[in-house]
Amino acid sequence: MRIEHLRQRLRALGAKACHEQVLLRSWLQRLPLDGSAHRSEQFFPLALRQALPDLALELEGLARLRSEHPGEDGSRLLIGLADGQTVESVLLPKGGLCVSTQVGCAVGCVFCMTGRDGLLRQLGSAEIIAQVVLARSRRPVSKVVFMGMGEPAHNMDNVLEAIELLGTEGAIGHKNLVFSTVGDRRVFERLPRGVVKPALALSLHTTNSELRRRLLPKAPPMEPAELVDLAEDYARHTGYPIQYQWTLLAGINDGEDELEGVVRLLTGKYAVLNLIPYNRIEGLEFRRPDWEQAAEMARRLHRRGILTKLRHSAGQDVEGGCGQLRARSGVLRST
Ligand SMILES: C[S@@+](CC[C@H](N)C(=O)[O-])C[C@H]1O[C@@H](n2cnc3c(N)ncnc32)[C@H](O)[C@@H]1O
Ligand code: SF4
Repeated sequence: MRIEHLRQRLRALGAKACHEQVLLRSWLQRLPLDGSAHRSEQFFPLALRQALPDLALELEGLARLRSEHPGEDGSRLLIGLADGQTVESVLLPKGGLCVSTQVGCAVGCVFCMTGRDGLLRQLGSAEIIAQVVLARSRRPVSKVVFMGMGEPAHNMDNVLEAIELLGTEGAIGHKNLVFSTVGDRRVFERLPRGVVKPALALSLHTTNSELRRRLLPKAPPMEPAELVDLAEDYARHTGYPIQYQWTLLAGINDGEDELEGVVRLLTGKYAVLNLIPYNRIEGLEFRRPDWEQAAEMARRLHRRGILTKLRHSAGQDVEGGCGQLRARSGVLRST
């Protein structure tokens, strides 16, 4: 379901802009849907009041908790969608939530579980919002990162619709909405035009074009230098730094050549580099680098003037990156 279609249904039931706003805000903030928290119970037109119980059930059914897998650095949720598909969300520390934007992914990064079976379907903007509403039933959410299953750039209309609603009725600060992408020209065209401009995380992983094509086989064929130039324009436009994501694969993108490449590309840029040691995936040959070696790479980059952070991957101790819960639940194999 898309938010725009939900709005059209509300209008067909006699809702005016103020009714739409109150209803959507109530849904996002888990208040009674009839708007009684803000206004009198008679506030909505009669047809809308009568339709509310069914609508409430439908919204509840968009994202239901199938299972929860707590870990030290986050709690991973397996979410059932209305058609029986599943996606994952992760409750992160300090009010953060990682949401999925697609069932599967067409980019096929060779180290990512989500990309292994291609794209199964897009999530509607209402299904993206429903992950936030579900998470808010468990604890407050003040930051949403679009780093779960899927490539947001391949589902732009739904992701941007969700971002706009979260940044308005959802009461989330715009720089606390983080659009994570492998990079795509459409991202750089559309994000600056939005009413709500999210922060940008760019999954770079390497400064070597040829290696990037092998690691991210179906990402748009853009040179790392071009991606960095476009991202830098967006950082200057919004006033928030770009978060470069670098999944560290031992012996592949953690060498001297990459260190020099990062210094060449990111010196003077308004950016943070997040080094994230690879989360092991069964059946893949990649190795997670030793923590101390990764920390040394971060320190050396720091000394060369690159703001670098070494991050624990969310969900590491609940068995790895996004897509693994879903795969284990068997749904992926049976569809
Ligand atoms: C799952 S992707 C979703 C957002 C978007 N498709 C992207 O690639 O930025 C979010 C981040 O997870 C990282 N990731 C995927 N598989 C991983 C793994 N096995 N270990 C560590 N990070 C991984 C990706 O590199 C990416 O930076
Ligand atoms: S890392 Fe992101 S783009 Fe690559 S396959 Fe996974 S979800 Fe898709």
